[in-house]
Amino acid sequence: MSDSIISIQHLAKNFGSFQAVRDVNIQVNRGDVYGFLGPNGAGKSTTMRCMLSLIKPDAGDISLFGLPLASNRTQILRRVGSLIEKPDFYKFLSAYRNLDLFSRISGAPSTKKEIYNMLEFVGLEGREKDQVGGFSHGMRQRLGIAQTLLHNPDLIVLDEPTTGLDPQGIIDMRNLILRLKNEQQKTIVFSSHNLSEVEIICNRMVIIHQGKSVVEGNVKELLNEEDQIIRIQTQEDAISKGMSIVEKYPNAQVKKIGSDTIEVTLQKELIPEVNRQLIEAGVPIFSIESKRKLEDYFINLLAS
Ligand SMILES: Nc1ncnc2c1ncn2[C@@H]1O[C@H](COP(=O)(O)OP(=O)(O)OP(=O)(O)O)[C@@H](O)[C@H]1O
Repeated sequence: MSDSIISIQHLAKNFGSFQAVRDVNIQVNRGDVYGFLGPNGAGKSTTMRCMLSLIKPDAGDISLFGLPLASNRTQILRRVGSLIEKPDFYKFLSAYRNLDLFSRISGAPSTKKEIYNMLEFVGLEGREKDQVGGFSHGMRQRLGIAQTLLHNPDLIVLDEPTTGLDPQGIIDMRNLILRLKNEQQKTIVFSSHNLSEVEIICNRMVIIHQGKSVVEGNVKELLNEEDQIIRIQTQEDAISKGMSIVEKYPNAQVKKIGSDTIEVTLQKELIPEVNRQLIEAGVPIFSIESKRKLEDYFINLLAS
């Protein structure tokens, strides 16, 4: 069986004369928790819609489970569960009845036990008979995930599942995504604006910006680059001395970014040594903060 779950090459999608997606390239493998990261309007949802065959791309190749999407749509979509819009439920029906109805309409009725198990899995045990109208946004999102799981898909696609949730709701959703991977061996793709969220739960990611995938790969490798950016805050009158010490290190780049702060790019393993030298030379250090290149890169993207 192929380990490639999603392969997208040179995807493009226009809305009229507007190019929403220009060149997106993605590789998702079995068991990945894969993050689509990007600012508003970057093209994340459009990419997801193309990959779920909700809209037709103008160019590019999309394969899911090793099969071209265009010629295997029905077979592929049977293996996918997605939450793209805000989930819509009958407010006056219970959580159980909503899922029961949905499973009947979709032509593969689930048993009562299966639905109860699903509700328990998403943390809604004890609320099975309650009307959905009284549920919080987080509970509805989790009910939406239960709905996507009813037909036991291999791949789950979630568009911004934590947006609008309170801090506890965000933690619950992140834990649920991790349990889907660890306990149910699902492959999960979700979109987010938040780098630290992607860092916490994803093993692979893509940054999409202005319709293009600009960085793609293993999250740990992308974040742990050899060169690090650190910010050192010292005393105003010690800045020049501090800069001249750091500048002597091979390939170090140093710039002053405030009256008492310098920003240094240098090899990760040299950071403790630089720290020691500065202190020995009498340069007081008020704070030393490590910044990752990817974080900087992403913040700059958001600012542009
Ligand atoms: N049906 C449509 N018609 C016209 N323009 C659209 C349509 N759908 C999306 N767009 C535009 O395409 C661009 C990409 O939108 P998309 O929803 O894919 O971005 P996104 O990265 O998911 O953003 P967000 O994080 O805000 O959801 C945006 O400028 C959006 O306004």
